[in-house]
Amino acid sequence: MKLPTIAHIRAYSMGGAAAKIHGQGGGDYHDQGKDHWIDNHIATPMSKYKEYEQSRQSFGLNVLGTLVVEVEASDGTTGFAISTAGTIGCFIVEHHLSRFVEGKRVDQIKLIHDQMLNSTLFYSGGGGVVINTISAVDLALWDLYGKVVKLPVYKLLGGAVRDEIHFYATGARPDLAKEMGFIGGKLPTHWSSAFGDEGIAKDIATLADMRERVGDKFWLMFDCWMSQDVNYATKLAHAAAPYKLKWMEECFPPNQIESYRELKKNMPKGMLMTTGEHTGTLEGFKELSDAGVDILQPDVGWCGGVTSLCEIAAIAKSRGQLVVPHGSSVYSHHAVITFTNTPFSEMLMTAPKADHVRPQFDPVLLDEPIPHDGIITAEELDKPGFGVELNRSCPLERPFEH
Ligand SMILES: C[C@H](O)[C@H](O)[C@@H](O)[C@@H](O)C(=O)O
Ligand SMILES: [Mg+2]
Repeated sequence: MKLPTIAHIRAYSMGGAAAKIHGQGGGDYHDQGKDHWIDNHIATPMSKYKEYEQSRQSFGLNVLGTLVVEVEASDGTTGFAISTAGTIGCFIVEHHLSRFVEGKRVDQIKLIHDQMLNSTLFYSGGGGVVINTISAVDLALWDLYGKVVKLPVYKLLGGAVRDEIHFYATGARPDLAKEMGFIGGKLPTHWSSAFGDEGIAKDIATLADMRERVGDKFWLMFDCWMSQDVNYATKLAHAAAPYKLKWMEECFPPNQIESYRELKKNMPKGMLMTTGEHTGTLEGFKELSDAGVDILQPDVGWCGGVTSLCEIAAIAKSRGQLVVPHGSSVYSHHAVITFTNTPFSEMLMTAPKADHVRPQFDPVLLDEPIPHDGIITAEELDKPGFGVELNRSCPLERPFEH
């Protein structure tokens, strides 16, 4: 089969600080409207400042906005993907990464990926918005390749190792998640180390209440969003053990490897330590794995795309660790269904009250599959590429052209 080349790459943004419309969600799923559980006094490294304690949007969690990358092949087929990078991402795609993409054959994804990573090392700092942008390009390329050869991405990656993906839900209402068929519920912590023992008591009270509502067997986890120090995390973990907390997630910032190593030593037996959603390099994941993280949680839209995610999964596998990506919808589903070390996956509840399942990247993707009774089947993924289309009725802007 003679494969086409990539003729054009284009980058669009939606929302973020540079836009007029906010609260839409999309690739920047933290950019939700008012009264959303995801912005209601969640513990962060900024919680120690009174003025930034209540809302993550107040310190700029939603400044970036959605980045949409579209790639068009010489035969007219198009592929696309989204991430969190907005206008900055558009600049990087149009003025820098485009040179590595246009003119290559649609199957030359690994070569493009390597060139993107190495050519941006001098300003990527090994992660952050540059890697989010590279991820979106990588994902768009996989989508295009799948659409050209008319195969779902998971088949290009070697095929499914299971028929279904089972999900846990992240949100404020694990009790409702249980009724919706999920296998567990991950609660954000609302108090950080800045609040000491009082903070621990308050988060434990919420956990105890949820345990009472969901019964003994349903999984409950804490997502601590980089808001703790080792002593606080250790105390919280021990206080949570009687309520059968399954794991403590992202207690520290991504590069505090020694803190993770220390916490692992201090944790109650059987409780898991997880992290990874804000790590953007292979080396970073290797260090987390070395530190004894039980579940690596890369975000496929922030870690270098599917190409990097497969490499990270291999690092975890070499140690008998799991890789359970940070919720990222189809971009994650097509990869994890091919991984032997991903027995379950995350669904991030983007409904304001976490009381029903709303597609994670709503409204930017059309046909975005959602779990029913906590499950998405391989069959549901059986469409070319990632199986979704771009919702062109969204207010997309193309700020730069090349
Ligand atoms: C709920 C958390 O604070 C974050 O909003 C979420 O993105 C995350 O960390 C997760 O693991 O889903
Ligand atoms: Mg998390």
